Amino acid sequence: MAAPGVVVELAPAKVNLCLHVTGRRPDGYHRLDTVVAFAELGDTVSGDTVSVEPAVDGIFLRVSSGLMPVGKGMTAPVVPAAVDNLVWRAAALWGREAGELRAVRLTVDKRLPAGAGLGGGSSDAAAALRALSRLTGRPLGARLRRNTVGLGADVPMCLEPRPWRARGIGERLQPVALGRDLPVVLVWPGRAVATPAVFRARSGGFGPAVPERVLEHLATDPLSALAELRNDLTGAACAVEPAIAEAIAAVGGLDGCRLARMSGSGSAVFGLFDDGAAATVAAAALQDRRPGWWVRAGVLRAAGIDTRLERRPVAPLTA
Ligand SMILES: C[C@@](CO)(OP(=O)(O)O)[C@H](O)COP(=O)(O)OP(=O)(O)OC[C@H]1O[C@@H](n2ccc(N)nc2=O)[C@H](O)[C@@H]1O
Ligand SMILES: Nc1ncnc2c1ncn2[C@@H]1O[C@H](COP(=O)(O)OP(=O)(O)O)[C@@H](O)[C@H]1O
Repeated sequence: MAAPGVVVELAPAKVNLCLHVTGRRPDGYHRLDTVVAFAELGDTVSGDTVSVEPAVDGIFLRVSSGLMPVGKGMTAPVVPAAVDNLVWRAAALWGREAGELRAVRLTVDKRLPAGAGLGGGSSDAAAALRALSRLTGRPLGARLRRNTVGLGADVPMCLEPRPWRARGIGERLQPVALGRDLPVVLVWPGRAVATPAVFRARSGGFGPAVPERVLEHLATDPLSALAELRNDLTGAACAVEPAIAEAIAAVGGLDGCRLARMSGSGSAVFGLFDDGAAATVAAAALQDRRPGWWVRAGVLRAAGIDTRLERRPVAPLTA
């Protein structure tokens, strides 16, 4: 093990800038073509360990949801506290693939709404793996990276939070050049939707992939390029949860908003702005009008996110 200490990783919010449903695999999973970017806000996952003997074998997981929005009328899935938590499952995967874990304590602070299409659980799992890699001094091997798709389709892209085009069910990753940072307002209308329900509610055929011409255009004029793309799950998600349509209309009507769209399978919606100050003002105005919604201003980083939040010494773990 590396020197004892604590590492804190940001688990940034994932935003599907577009999501095209292009087909269906024999196992029922839908083939997607999506461009994602990550916002500089999210959950945090901290990990600590000790090298002093005797160490305690095993994984300790603590989930704090104190920062997650829970308000009157909101519906959000319960974030599992133990073995069903994606952080736990990520640590178990690490144990199988990269070696035994001794006295590792992982703490998740939820700040992102769960089941919102912002990939919080996937981002937490990826952050846990980065934390374990830093704590143990062992790199994330290629096989481990590949196998993270078994935790969730979005986990591979969350390992390195930067703009990606993802195909297949999310595992075929290709870096994308986003011309500049994009100020964003993220809005969750207080109602979660379950991903399987949205795919089930989808009707109609499949759409075309993201044209190469538009991908190239993202590097020069991302907002105009994105206007040519779509989220094919929007209609189905709005049928399951009408509050999403309300949120898209509200975000689209904010001063300075250039594009409003749903992320992933919903229910979160994002608005893109030219200007960070306008995004902050618009977010505050919307939060005032809709106190029951979760509204945040942030930035989608073209260069990706530096997820290392801090590193400081910590007292040894006791049994
Ligand atoms: C839709 C996306 C887009 O980024 O994100 P979210 O909205 O969840 O953040 C992802 O593909 C979410 O992938 P993943 O996290 O693995 O989805 P899960 O919730 O495990 O999937 C639940 C169910 O949804 C359906 N499903 C999911 C993904 C996919 N490409 N095709 C599907 O048909 C399947 O019925 C699956 O059993
Ligand atoms: N660490 C975690 N954070 C959030 N949800 C989790 C976590 N671990 C497991 N889950 C489960 O994963 C599901 C999807 O959560 P999340 O990733 O936040 O949503 P989405 O897939 O819509 O982006 C939730 O129903 C929740 O019960």
